[in-house]
Amino acid sequence: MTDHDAVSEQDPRSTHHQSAGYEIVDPHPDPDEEAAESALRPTSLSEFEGQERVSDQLGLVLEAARHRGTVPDHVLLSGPPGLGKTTLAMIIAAEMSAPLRISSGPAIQHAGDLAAILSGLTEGEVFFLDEIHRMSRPAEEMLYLAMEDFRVDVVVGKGPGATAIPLEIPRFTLVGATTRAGLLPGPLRDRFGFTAQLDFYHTAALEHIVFRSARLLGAQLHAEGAAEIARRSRGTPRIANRLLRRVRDFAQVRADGFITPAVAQAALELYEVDEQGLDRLDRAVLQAMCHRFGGGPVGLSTLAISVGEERETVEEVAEPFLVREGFLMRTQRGRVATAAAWQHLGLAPPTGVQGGQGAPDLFGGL
Ligand SMILES: Nc1ncnc2c1ncn2[C@@H]1O[C@H](COP(=O)(O)OP(=O)(O)OP(=O)(O)O)[C@@H](O)[C@H]1O
Repeated sequence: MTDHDAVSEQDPRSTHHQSAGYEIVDPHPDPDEEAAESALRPTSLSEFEGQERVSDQLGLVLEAARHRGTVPDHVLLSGPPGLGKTTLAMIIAAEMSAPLRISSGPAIQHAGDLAAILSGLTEGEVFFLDEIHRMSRPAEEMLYLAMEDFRVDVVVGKGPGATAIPLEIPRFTLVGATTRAGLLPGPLRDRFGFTAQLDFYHTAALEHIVFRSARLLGAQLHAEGAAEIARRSRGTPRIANRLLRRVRDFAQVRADGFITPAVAQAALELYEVDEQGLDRLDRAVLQAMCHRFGGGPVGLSTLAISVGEERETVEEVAEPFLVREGFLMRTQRGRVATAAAWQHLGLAPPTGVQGGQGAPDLFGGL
């Protein structure tokens, strides 16, 4: 990054998911690995792998703004954790040679918190607001005006004598990030000029990411070793980089430093990540479903207790992946193991059990 100055208001990452211990395939950030992560972040759109459509469209928005000498439209990025939303916000600032300010929805509980940040911005600054769906309602209303008119109304006094004093703020670009686009109120969504939904990455893009990271880490990596890591990364760059770092440890301590397919396999076996990217928790969920509950339906809380994990960890870490890979279905009556789940555990599915790879999620809200 060039003349790029990132100011963090408060650590925007929520860590409640880590409460039950270190999960190597948890897509949420681990606060201890922030330094390792930031060393691997691409700093320009040309280095940003995958998400070609988003990258192309965003590139155009930024180039047009540069041509016109204006600040780019506000950008909303949505998608699961670890897919590159923070990275893209940093890239937008770098590509515009603009400073970057970082904050998060949970850190902005009062409109005054937001007014303080907005009035301190400089012309053209990029303001990255992570977890934007968790901002308080009064702050959200202040943000509408700021996004549209580059103005905030500061309320002075209380009760009937209170007056709103309009305060001009510099033109800025808001980059909002959310894992739950559906939770954003329509009026807020409508104020973004560019909205992008990030998808899980294909294995080929993850292989490129693993290669690039290996180069930056100075790790020697065989092409098949990269493929092995990419295949088990759940479509998520954060997990790909984390697995790479663990495999590199293994290669240095238990082998000659070179990450061959055999070294990658042995390391991932040690960390209990199987060929399809399932880890200890994923398998515990499937085992509980099939061994204890006859394949379901079973409620989320019961399932969480039976694997000794927090409900949130099962719901936000294990379940989205198991549903996406067709091992689990969410139905109105509870979670149900598919035929693929039984087969993955080496068991014959009971008669009548359906589903497998690509099985539908029948009840997303459960
Ligand atoms: N397209 C990409 N190319 C290369 N590396 C990437 C890409 N996307 C993400 N990464 C890497 O993955 C890690 C996680 O990315 P990032 O922090 O941007 O995710 P995020 O979507 O903001 O996650 P969260 O919502 O949890 O904050 C970073 O270390 C980054 O280097």
